[in-house]
Amino acid sequence: MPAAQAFLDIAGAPEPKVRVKVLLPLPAGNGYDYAVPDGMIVGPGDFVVVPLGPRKVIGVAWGDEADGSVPDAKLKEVVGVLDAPPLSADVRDFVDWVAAYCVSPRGVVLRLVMRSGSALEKARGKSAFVPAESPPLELKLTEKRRAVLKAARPGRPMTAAQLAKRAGVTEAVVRGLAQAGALRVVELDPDPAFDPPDPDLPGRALSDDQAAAVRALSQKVRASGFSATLLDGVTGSGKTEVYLEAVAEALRADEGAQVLVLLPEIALTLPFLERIEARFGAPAAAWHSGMTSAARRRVWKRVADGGARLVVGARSALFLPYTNLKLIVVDEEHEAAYKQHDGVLYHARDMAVARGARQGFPVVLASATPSLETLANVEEGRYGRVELPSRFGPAELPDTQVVDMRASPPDKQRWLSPPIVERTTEVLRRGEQVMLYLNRRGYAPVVLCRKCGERMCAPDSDTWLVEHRYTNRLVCHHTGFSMPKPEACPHCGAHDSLSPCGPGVERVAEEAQERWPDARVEIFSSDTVQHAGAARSLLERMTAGEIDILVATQAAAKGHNFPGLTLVAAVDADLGLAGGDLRAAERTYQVLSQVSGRAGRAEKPGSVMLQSYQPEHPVIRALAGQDRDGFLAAELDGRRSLGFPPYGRLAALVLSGENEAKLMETAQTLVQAVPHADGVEVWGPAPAPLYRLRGTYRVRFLVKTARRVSVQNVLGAWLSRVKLPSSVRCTVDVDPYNFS
Ligand SMILES: Nc1ncnc2c1ncn2[C@@H]1O[C@H](COP(=O)(O)OP(=O)(O)OP(=O)(O)O)[C@@H](O)[C@H]1O
Ligand SMILES: [Zn+2]
Repeated sequence: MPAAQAFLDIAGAPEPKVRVKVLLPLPAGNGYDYAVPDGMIVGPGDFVVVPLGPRKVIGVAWGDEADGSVPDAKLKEVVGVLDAPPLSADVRDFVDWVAAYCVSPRGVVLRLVMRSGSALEKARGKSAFVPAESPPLELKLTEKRRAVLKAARPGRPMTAAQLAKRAGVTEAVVRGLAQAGALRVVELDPDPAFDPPDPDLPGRALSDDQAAAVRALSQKVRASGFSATLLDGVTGSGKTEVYLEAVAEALRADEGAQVLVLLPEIALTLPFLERIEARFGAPAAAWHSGMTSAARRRVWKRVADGGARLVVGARSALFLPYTNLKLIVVDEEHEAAYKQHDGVLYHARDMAVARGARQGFPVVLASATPSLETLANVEEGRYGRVELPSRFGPAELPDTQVVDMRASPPDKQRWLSPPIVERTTEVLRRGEQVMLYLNRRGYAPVVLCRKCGERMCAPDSDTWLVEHRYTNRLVCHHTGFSMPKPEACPHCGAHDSLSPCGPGVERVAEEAQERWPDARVEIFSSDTVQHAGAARSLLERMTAGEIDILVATQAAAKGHNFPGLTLVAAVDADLGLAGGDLRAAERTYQVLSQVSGRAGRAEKPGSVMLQSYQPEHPVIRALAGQDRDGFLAAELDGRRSLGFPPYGRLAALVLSGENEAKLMETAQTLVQAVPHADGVEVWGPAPAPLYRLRGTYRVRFLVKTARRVSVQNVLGAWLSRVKLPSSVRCTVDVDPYNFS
């Protein structure tokens, strides 16, 4: 004991308390000091229960030094340590990093990690039954009881329901036998570990290109240490086949290795999970927003204790508590769905790469239409590139034809042009399938009054209402507001005057059914396919050829293999080109190539038709000429000359509030405090395109900096100079994707 301390002790002063910094999954604060009571041991990463005001909350003992700002006398004590594996240093480091990058409080990022709150509670398993080792000597045996005893198996516990079903009796009979002592009750593990994937099951025979790509990726995996590699392959080239071999290599290299495969959307997961199971002989741990809380709890727990080695999930799977993550694959890396749009506004692809870089493991990004960000990284040598230049097997890429809608317009109140009608008729006659693609849900995007011209809007918002015929309602796609379609115009009172303008998928399906009355027409959109089961059944029918015409939004654009699909027609290829969005052209190009990529994936050749009013637009021209690289190079040049991402950094700062005057005043205060520095430009405030949403007004600033400048530091300095009133909310979006 140091001398000074000894002296204090003699003087009777209390020993300083042992402190720990605890981070709570809450927006406020950066972590608080707590006292560790005598006899309790709290290690870094331990989940602890601590008091917060009148409540008790679960937090994590963070590695930081306690800050000592609260005097001992006021320090509250840790209540207890949970019996769960500690959060690894890697995950804690990742939380810190994401928070700093996204200019977000650390607690909010920790909340992403702790989203499956129930995983930390003691779960009770279901009761199950096995034959008793020493059954009672005097047991009244009925026919039914005999059946149950015959069905029961030692070493294979079954629930009352399972056992009753096998024996063809009611559960009461099973329980009666347990009561009588002829069956023994055991508790099932509520969260069983996942069967380990077997990387050594034989994969498919690979083409030469595929085998070369597998060798290149496997080498990165074996090299251990960070690398980022773009797996750049045309649609249908077998990228999935290839990266699954890289996954196998990572699993093989380390018995405890965990691998994460990120997918942009849940609609993709079901067929994908079957593919995984076929390859590795065991299902992967799936993670997405549509899961039950029990399924969530199981995955979370098993990821935390290493009992889940292969995770397939949506973007939030990045925040599971891995203990030994060794590889991340980001499939369809260009997808905008990787960007989170509330809470912490992170981009899962970028965070995946950051995680690999910080923790020293490889990351594979797969796409047929890579993002400009990734391409720039490849060009500058930071990322590697592995290519698959052609489709697998005999399949060829579809040929693409642009229909100039000025020359071949559709009939009035119709949306399909004569060339598309003609080709569809031929294709259907051959017994093949057609996809009509239009990225617009509902029946009509706009509803107008024919008498007074009133356009139906959502109350308190600057958004138009979309007509849905399925439900016969008018729906706001931004706020979810909906109302029955009124009989009379709310503005002028005219009856039956509200008419739909323009097509949505429901209207195109209506036209298709009228034109081809014998065809089986179905709609694939988030309205018709609201849960994974519905998506699965629709995809299965399409694959089996039980649908002739699929009218689809973007939900069906990616990842699917429909062997009978030979014609893909984009009803409005120009949609998405309008609007001043930085990424409008890039995104339109990507989604149309993905949709086109659904055609002709098996033996029969496919074709693509794009209806366009501006066939000379660079995006449409690039699609028609299949000149992806030319288009992307031109886009990159454009971004470079303007200093936009990936050649500069961008962040949005959105102010919102219900009090418009206060909001404007705050915006002006921010203007006064705008940082002036070399390489920093600030634009705004400008009203957000949806200025009024649910009664809330929104204005935005855009901050653009040179690449060498940290946009986070600029934002931090700026915001620290201004005190925001409590009625105004401020959201920071680093690398914004959504400009609405
Ligand atoms: N080596 C192989 N042996 C057998 N079938 C293969 C092989 N490679 C690919 N395929 C088949 O070709 C089709 C396309 O493969 P896959 O889905 O992996 O391509 P992809 O490049 O991921 O496509 P997309 O980018 O369009 O989603 C699938 O039906 C797949 O089963
Ligand atoms: Zn009217």
